[in-house]
Amino acid sequence: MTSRTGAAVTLSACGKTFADGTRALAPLDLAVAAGETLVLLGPSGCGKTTLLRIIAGLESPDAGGRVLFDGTEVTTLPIERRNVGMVFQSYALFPNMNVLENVAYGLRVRGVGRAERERMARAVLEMMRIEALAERRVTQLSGGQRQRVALARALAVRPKAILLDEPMAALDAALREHLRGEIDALLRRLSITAVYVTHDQAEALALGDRIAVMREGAIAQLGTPREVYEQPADAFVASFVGTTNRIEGVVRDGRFECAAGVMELSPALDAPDNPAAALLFRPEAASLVPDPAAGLVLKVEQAQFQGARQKVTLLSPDGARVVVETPPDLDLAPGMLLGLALDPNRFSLA
Ligand SMILES: Nc1ncnc2c1ncn2[C@@H]1O[C@H](COP(=O)(O)OP(=O)(O)OP(=O)(O)O)[C@@H](O)[C@H]1O
Repeated sequence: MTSRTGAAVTLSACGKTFADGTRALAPLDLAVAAGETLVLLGPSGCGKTTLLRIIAGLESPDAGGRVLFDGTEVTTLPIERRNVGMVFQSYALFPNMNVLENVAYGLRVRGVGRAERERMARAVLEMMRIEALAERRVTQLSGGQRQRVALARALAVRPKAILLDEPMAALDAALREHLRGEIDALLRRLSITAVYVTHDQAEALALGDRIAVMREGAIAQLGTPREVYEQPADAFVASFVGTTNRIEGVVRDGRFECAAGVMELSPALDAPDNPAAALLFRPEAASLVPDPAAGLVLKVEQAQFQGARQKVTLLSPDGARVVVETPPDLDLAPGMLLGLALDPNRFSLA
């Protein structure tokens, strides 16, 4: 199979209020570049699936909303005329057909002759390294194999875009991680436009060229994984993407004071006095100092060795929990007191 490029997908003022009055999406604009993988990430009910269905043509946007593929309006075209491939959480394969027939199905519907559709379906199976499964019934496949077949079926019709709705939600964690790498490599190799819905932030960070973090029917932030992680637009994005530690306290005379102690703030920060401040930082932005004499002192609750690093959960005297990721060389035990040293460029005050 030769490589190909997908279509640019543009949404303009696409909102959705369902017949029962539920407002799933506020009118929004979104441009997915040709060949790009855009991940829609957000909590349950935030409108991810609705947005995907509008792109697919399974749902129409409210009046005024427009969908364009490569600049051509497709707003009123039904799904079968948009040439998109879809992959869902449930495999939706035909149990009465074997793998090859499943993958060739979309080609059959499009009137491609038997020999040609078999050749094309086999080429996709080969590309995904599952050609050995061609004659198997789908009921004889594992979950991971079924999901590969579902992906092969979506790709076989050479779609302009592939739309994936939590395709790995039903798989176990190890398989998900493995398949994630495969899907990533495949989408890149094909330069196909992909929109991928998930509520799994690790999946989003690994797969997306860009991530749209959604909240209550709107896009809270749109950016590269690095932008969204390192410069979250607000506290919601920060807490939804990655772990964010939060220590409550006060800022007084250029110092942050809390139940765990006192931290000097750099004069460059010019932090104003604040009676209800919070210190926010990522687990990897702090290091742990044995035998603390001053500063912020926390008690080890749990240290989890993870090979290349360890994940340490610490308790502040007021009960707040803090997670720190450090190199594995510190020998830690529950109950130990440690100092918390923050990288001056990698924390913020709220
Ligand atoms: N056909 C419908 N009629 C009425 N409300 C609907 C319909 N479909 C979805 N909704 C509502 O619209 C909102 C957004 O739903 P949507 O399925 O897009 O969310 P989601 O982010 O994909 O959630 P999840 O991760 O749980 O799948 C929800 O409040 C949902 O209940």
